[in-house]
Amino acid sequence: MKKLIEVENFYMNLGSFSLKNINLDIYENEIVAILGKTGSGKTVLLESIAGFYKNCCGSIKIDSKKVSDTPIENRNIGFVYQDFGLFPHMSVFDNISYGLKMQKKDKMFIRETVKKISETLSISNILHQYPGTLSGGEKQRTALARALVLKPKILLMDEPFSALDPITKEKMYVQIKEINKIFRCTILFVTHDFNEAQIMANRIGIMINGELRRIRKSINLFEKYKDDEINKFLGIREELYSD
Ligand SMILES: Nc1ncnc2c1ncn2[C@@H]1O[C@H](COP(=O)(O)OP(=O)(O)OP(=O)(O)O)[C@@H](O)[C@H]1O
Repeated sequence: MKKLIEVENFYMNLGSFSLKNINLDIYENEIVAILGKTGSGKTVLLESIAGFYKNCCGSIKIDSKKVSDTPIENRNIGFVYQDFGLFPHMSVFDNISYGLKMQKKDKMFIRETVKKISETLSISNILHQYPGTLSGGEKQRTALARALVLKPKILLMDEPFSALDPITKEKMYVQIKEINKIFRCTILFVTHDFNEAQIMANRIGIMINGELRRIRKSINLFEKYKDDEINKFLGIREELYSD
């Protein structure tokens, strides 16, 4: 399997918080989840991979190329924010087509591309609406369409399901897995939900205080760790790990 994202000895300082010695390899077409307490640095890790910060050291490679000097827009990454980050003054169509317009694609190409992606994500009927009038699930599918329309190799998602009701969540789990296959898109996402991480991800990383302490296959998530902080975080009972 080919490594698509390689993070090596990566440090990033934000003053009172820092990411410390992050090492993470993500393989092509994988889905990887990051779990961790609030404030442990999950979002900052995603943002670092996306290229939001300059004050870092260590190495991040995408497709075997170092990206420290590659601007966000050239990293081939789509980012879906926790609150979806839609432009409120733009229709769903304009939100989705925004990146293509920035790339100066012609109108016909934009129309066709938006049409196709909206059909895939079942939002063809809301293209004229504005974000303020959408349900949570529609907002999320619009945010996904806006990211996917640029055909990113990598999709980073920050707590993508947290604003959705349980039924919509289940539907979106299926849809994201389909996106992973149809678009051959490698996915790294952050969640607080252990069950969701296990349902969605091939592997799960655990962040504690700015460190990515372990990354494991999802099926092995609840097997005891040598790291007591992880055992506590996952609720693995003490008698199982106090050896
Ligand atoms: N731009 C910034 N400047 C300074 N500190 C920041 C910045 N962004 C995040 N932080 C701090 O970094 C720490 C980690 O934040 P981050 O958002 O990555 O946590 P998280 O694990 O995603 O938390 P949550 O689960 O609550 O979303 C926090 O203490 C936060 O205040």
